[in-house]
Amino acid sequence: MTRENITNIPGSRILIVDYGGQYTHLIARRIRELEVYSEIVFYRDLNRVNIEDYDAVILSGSHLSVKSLDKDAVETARKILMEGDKPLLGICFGHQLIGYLLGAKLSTGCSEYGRTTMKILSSDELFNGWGNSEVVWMSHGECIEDLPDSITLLAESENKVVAAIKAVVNNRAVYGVQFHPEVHHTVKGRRLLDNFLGIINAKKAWRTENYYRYIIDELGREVTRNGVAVVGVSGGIDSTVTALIGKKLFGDKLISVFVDHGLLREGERELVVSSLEKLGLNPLIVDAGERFISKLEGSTDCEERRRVIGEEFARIFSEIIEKEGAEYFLQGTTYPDIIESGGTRKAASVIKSHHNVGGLPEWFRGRVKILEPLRFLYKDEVREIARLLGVPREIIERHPFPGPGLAVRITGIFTKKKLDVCRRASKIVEDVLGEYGLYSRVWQAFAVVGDDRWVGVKGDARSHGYIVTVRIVESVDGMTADYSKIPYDVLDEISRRITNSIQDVTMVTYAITSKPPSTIEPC
Ligand SMILES: Nc1ncnc2c1ncn2[C@@H]1O[C@H](COP(=O)(O)OP(=O)(O)OP(=O)(O)O)[C@@H](O)[C@H]1O
Ligand SMILES: O=c1[nH]c(=O)c2[nH+]cn([C@@H]3O[C@H](COP(=O)(O)O)[C@@H](O)[C@H]3O)c2[nH]1
Ligand SMILES: NC(=O)CC[C@H](N)C(=O)O
Ligand SMILES: [Mg+2]
Repeated sequence: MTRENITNIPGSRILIVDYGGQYTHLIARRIRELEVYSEIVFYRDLNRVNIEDYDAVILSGSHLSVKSLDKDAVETARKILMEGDKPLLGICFGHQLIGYLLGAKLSTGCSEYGRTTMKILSSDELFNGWGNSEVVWMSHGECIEDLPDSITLLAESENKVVAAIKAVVNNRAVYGVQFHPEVHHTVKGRRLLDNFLGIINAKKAWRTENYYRYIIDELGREVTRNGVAVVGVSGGIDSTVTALIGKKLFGDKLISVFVDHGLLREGERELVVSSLEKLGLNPLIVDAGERFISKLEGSTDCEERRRVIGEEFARIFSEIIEKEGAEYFLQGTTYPDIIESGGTRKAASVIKSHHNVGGLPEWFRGRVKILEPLRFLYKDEVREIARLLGVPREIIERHPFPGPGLAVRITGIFTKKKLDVCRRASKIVEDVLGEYGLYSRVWQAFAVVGDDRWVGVKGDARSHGYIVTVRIVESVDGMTADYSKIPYDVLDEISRRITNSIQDVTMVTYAITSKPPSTIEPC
């Protein structure tokens, strides 16, 4: 999987120009869901592709401001817009860029984050199936205003920000939307992208199973058949599917390794091992709790903890690789891991270094060939492949759990005491949701422990305990999320159970911020 793109596929092709936005691959993924193949090119590499090979171009979002975009890039975009003839859709930054190039004014101080209501002012095919007013998801600090006559204003947000525009340039349609149609939380976003495909008369011929077959073919050509391979399995969906792909490629020569780093949830080790055994992936178990915890105690920075954990994982894996003479190392890296680490592109802003990407030290990369078969996929696509491969529901439906485990659910200083509180409180959150039949309806549900204290009164005596924050979110791919509107009686049950059974907790709070502007894990 060293190649960046696929050739010889039937149907239409869409080119997505990546300016480093957090959701660029989500655009590609939505388009593929709509059965049209899409490819991403980093904006500085545009000279490497031939725009004639595509049926339309989408300009992505960005952490950059249009004003800070380098001159060459502005000139390239201007050529595509003013001299080219491919239909165009700009999203967020892309929309601002199109507006700016057509003569609109760029403004700052018009931030909108998360859920926003938008009103359609002028009907257009792009909004077929949309009501006059719809919920969209925003994530921007800038916007365009003072539109020239060549631009039609299609929609504006409740804050009177220009939300959608259209222009006809060189006899073809050019659209811009300030919101993100690609994120799940924009209610009719998928419909908008489908409308765009309709407007350009796209031929739909792309299917997900094809992508799985593509992975197998591509890797099958790349690897040596009799080579030994090692895969780290966490019991999560990504590494399970990766291990099954590994088994298909390497057979008995695949060694699955489960590391107990002491940061697991209660009962997790037993559960993971038994589910993996059922799939024929009998894992080698590495007992490394002490090794990890002793290095984490006293640390205050989560990014530092991720680095320490990444380093320790790498040491353990390289010991096994050396001992077994392995040639390959498979990782369940998915696209969010890569994108949120700023991994593939020099442009993306680093939000968190998820340990398997950001934390993997250079020395490890030099020792073994790393295979990441799922690196272009999102969790729900991985789930689709898992179903295709007959992975049991209990694994498919399990909540995602970060590789660094409970270490990223402890804010402030890391102590064994807080780890214990976090583990016990998380178990209560999961148990109560399970009892009320809500566990599988939410994306993730857990407890977070920080350093702040709250004075309590327990048994008529003053106590000074921890604050536990409960985070329960709904999401489809982890890229955007909203807090779950859990009934009060369920929250009440969670709170009472936590304060009653964990002596050192005097307050339970519920986290009610969406992603963005927040993230799912606290650090
Ligand atoms: N306890 C563990 N033992 C062995 N390997 C692990 C462990 N935890 C994580 N890994 C490896 O690191 C990869 C990334 O882990 P992480 O949990 O951050 O991602 P994920 O998207 O949740 O993946 P998964 O769904 O496989 O858990 C996993 O896919 C797996 O290969
Ligand atoms: O902070 C993290 N470090 C990791 O190593 C990691 N691995 C997976 N996840 C899962 O990825 C999704 C997005 O998480 P965030 O909104 O917190 O970035 C959420 O579902 C996270 O649980 C991780 N999160
Ligand atoms: N998400 C985006 O594309 C944001 C664009 C630009 N950086 C802004 O803040 O407005
Ligand atoms: Mg995991």
